[in-house]
Amino acid sequence: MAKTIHEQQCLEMQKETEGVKAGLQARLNELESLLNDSNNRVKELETSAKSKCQSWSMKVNNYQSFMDSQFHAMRDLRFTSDAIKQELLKTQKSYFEEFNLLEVKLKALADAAGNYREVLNENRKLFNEIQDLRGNIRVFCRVRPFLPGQNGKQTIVESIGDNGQLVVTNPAKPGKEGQKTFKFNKVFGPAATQGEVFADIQPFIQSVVDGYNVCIFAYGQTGSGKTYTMTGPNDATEEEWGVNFRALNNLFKISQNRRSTFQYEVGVQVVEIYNDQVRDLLSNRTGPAKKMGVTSISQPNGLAVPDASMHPVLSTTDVIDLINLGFKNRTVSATALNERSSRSHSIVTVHVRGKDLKAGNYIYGNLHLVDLAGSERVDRSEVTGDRLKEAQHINKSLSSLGDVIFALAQKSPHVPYRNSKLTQVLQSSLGGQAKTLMFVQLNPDVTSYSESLSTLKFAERVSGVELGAARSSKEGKDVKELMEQMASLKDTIAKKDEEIERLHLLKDLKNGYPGIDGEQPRTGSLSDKQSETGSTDDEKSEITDAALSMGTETDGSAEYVHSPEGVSLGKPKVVPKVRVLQKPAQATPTSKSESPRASSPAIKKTLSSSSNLVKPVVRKKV
Ligand SMILES: Nc1ncnc2c1ncn2[C@@H]1O[C@H](COP(=O)(O)OP(=O)(O)OP(=O)(O)O)[C@@H](O)[C@H]1O
Repeated sequence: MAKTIHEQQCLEMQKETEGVKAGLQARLNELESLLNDSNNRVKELETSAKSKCQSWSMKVNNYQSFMDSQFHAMRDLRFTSDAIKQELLKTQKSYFEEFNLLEVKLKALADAAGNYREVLNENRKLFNEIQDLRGNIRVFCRVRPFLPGQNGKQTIVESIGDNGQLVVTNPAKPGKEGQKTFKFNKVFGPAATQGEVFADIQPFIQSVVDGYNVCIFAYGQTGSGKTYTMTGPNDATEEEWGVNFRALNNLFKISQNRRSTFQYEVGVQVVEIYNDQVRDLLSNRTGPAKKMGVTSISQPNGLAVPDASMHPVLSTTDVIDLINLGFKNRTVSATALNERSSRSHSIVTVHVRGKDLKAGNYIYGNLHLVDLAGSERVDRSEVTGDRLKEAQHINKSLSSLGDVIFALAQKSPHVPYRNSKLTQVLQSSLGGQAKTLMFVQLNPDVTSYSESLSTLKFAERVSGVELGAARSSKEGKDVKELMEQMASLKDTIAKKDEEIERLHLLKDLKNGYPGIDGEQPRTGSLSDKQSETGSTDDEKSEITDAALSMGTETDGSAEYVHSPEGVSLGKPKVVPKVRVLQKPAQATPTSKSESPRASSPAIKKTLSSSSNLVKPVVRKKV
């Protein structure tokens, strides 16, 4: 029993042992596989550590070589920097040496520049003196650019030289054969700015302040840029200002600079001449424009159009306002009269009176800025009525301007200022006492070639004219007083003259002489004959003045002859319209024109009307 129990126990123990043994064997197997895994992992780690180690050592090598190269570079840089430092020191030294040398040279150069400026000023002064002595009219030509929308147009301008040379080509004759060369004082191309143009005329403005009379006028066909040059475009910016605004701006600047020595007063008149009638563009009057008389000016401060309103101006803004007002008045008329602007002459006259604060002298200067009517010759067969009248007036006034200029050129004893209102108004600024500048405006379009050519020919003739030395109107107190006395005496004489003429006229009318009622005249009195020829009072006074003062009448409507009795009677003769030049003074030694008093037109007029020594015979115009 015990044995069985023992055997059972042994069997159980054996079973248990076998179970433990199997468990241990499983555990052993497990541990073996773990060991294997670990071994594998160790191997892997060893491999990766090896490769990492290799890469790190490679990197270390790279860094090492990089460090080495940087070190070398640094060493090189240090060498270079040392070399540069050395070089810099060397350069600095030589720079200082050269700087000192330059200072010495610069000083010498500054001295030379001072001398050069002096020489330049001297040259300019001499040039001006020569110009003043020659007094010739200066002519500037300005070619306007093609207007927007006129791209691709063909130009007649072949070349513009710096020396004032202009070559134009006849579009009908291409090549050298069709080229014509003109020479002016200066030619401004289409790209010239308003500022560049004014820079060349600034000395003229200086002259006005110095007591000279100056006339600047723009001549050219309609649309050639006269208004642009003289005034600028509508609503012009300061950059686009034309000669008018720039001139006055400059004038104010000069007077401001001189305020310690001179006190200046500036007044402006703006008039328009349309159909040979002068109209005040700054008048406050409403209604029909008043017809303005023009006086021949003999005193320095005399006004050519005394009835036109005079506006004192203190600044450029005043001037802009006035000129704009004038243009507005002109524009109002333009609408009514169908673009009248291009058919009337507009004249801005600037009167300058400067008082020398030390000496008490006065200086008077006038500046006429004239925008002439378009110069194109209208074919008379194509226009009628008002247009024909306008064209005739423009042609007459422009040809009168030409006549005056050429009479001055030929030093003719008589200059026909009185042939048109234009030349009468400009009288004080055309001639020996004045400086004159003409802008010839050119339209570059080939379609305007023939007009442009005649404009250029006229301008070329004008540019050759020498007017004689211009004179300043500086005067002492005594001279000024005498001039004023003389002016008032002349005024009195002129008034008396008018009275006498009026009385003559009245007497003639009373005697039943015609003119107004259209009857034929029976005797040869001046008033009769003018009534007959349809002359107005104005024309009468012009004829009498011009003929008696200078002994010349260029109008052809009246001729003055002398009989031994001093009176020429006889019927009006019908003769072709010719220019008649007769000098009463030469015709008879007893002529009143020999009297010293007769040098004044007004005095002569008095003599003629009171003594009847010289009487006109009127020829009918054909
Ligand atoms: N130098 C210029 N630069 C730019 N535009 C210009 C220039 N000259 C003229 N013009 C332009 O050409 C046109 C005609 O010019 P403008 O009216 O001055 O001619 P004009 O000769 O005065 O004509 P009119 O006889 O009809 O008064 C205008 O539109 C003007 O702005």
